[in-house]
Amino acid sequence: MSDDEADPELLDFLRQHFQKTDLPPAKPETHVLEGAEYVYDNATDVALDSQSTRAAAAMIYEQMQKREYSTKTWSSHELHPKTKDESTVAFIFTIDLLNFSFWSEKDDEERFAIEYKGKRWTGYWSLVAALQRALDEEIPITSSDFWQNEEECTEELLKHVFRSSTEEEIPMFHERMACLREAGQVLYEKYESSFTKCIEVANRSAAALVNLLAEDFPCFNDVVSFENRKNVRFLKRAQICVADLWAAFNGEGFGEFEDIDKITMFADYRVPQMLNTLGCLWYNPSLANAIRQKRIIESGHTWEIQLRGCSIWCVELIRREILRNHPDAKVNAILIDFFLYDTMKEQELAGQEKIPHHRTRSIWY
Ligand SMILES: Nc1nc2c(c(CN[C@H]3C=C[C@H](O)[C@@H]3O)cn2[C@@H]2O[C@H](COP(=O)(O)O)[C@@H](O)[C@H]2O)c(=O)[nH]1
Repeated sequence: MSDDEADPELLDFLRQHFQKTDLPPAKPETHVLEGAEYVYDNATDVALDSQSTRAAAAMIYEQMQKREYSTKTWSSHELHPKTKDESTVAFIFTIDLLNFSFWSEKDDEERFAIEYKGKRWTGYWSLVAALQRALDEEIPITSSDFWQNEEECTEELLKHVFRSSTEEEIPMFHERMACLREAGQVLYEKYESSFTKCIEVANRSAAALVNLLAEDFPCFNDVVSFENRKNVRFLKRAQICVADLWAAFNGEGFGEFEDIDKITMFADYRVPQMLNTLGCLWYNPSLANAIRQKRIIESGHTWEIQLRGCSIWCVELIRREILRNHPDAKVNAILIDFFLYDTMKEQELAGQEKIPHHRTRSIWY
């Protein structure tokens, strides 16, 4: 039996108990999925409905087949970069440094919005539009050297980059500026001022790149305490950063990862909303009321952690159900997640949101 076929748990046991040096190096793991399963096993306010989850798996598979959903879908979005080069790597890193908390308490007319290419963009797309607009205006917004240069990259210039077409400014502006400064510093000190160096160091392992981001960049270290576990890792922006690279480069070049299927669903506020709308996620009445009434749920609150952990686990069950029925399906948690996010956004655009998403203000998602 080759080392690759050997039982990973047996290998771990041998490593721990016999310190044998000739064992193959341990493969990197993010431990996100086991944390999500722990939250699911101990959740008291959020539950999964197995019948709806099975039905969702069938619908998702059928729709993904019909729409030919693949990594190529990522670049097909109007605002996403199309070139397969370092500028796209830098663009993706910048997006996923800032990819959090776009929701507003104002109505659709008054909420933060970016005008770009004759359209009005909100939510995640407002961030992408703001970055594209800045690059069109010759502002090097995706350069880590620029983020570090406090003479050039002033608060005033960043306010200009994220200027809104309404009275409301981008949520958490100062937290976003701090993320850029911090990331610029870490890249300068440890990675030759380039995210492509991080990708090189991860040596084609998605899990290693996720762990590198969580360990070296504090603003990516999305970890919570729940019940008896101190270190439940959700790592949403670290994981979606790797997933965006993989999708943008169609699994080649800077997007080539031999363990990409270790990436889980990204615990944000849209996909849980979609899973709840599909009947897969069930909330206890007080939590369901809080969400319907759009009440703020504090970051780190047990409801929020249960929502996020159970969503990750639910998408894992959907993935397993699809592969059980279609063993050759080219489906992983990333593509299922992207599909659910895009579907939720289509419903929002069509004014068909049945149940609101939860409201937590945080830099983690
Ligand atoms: N789980 C998950 N969360 C995602 C995305 C995306 C966008 N990904 C693009 C890339 C490929 C896909 O096809 C999408 O086109 C943003 N978000 C998160 O949602 C929230 C923004 O929501 P709203 O304010 O309504 O736009 C915020 O937490 C943001 O971090 C995703 O894909 N999955």
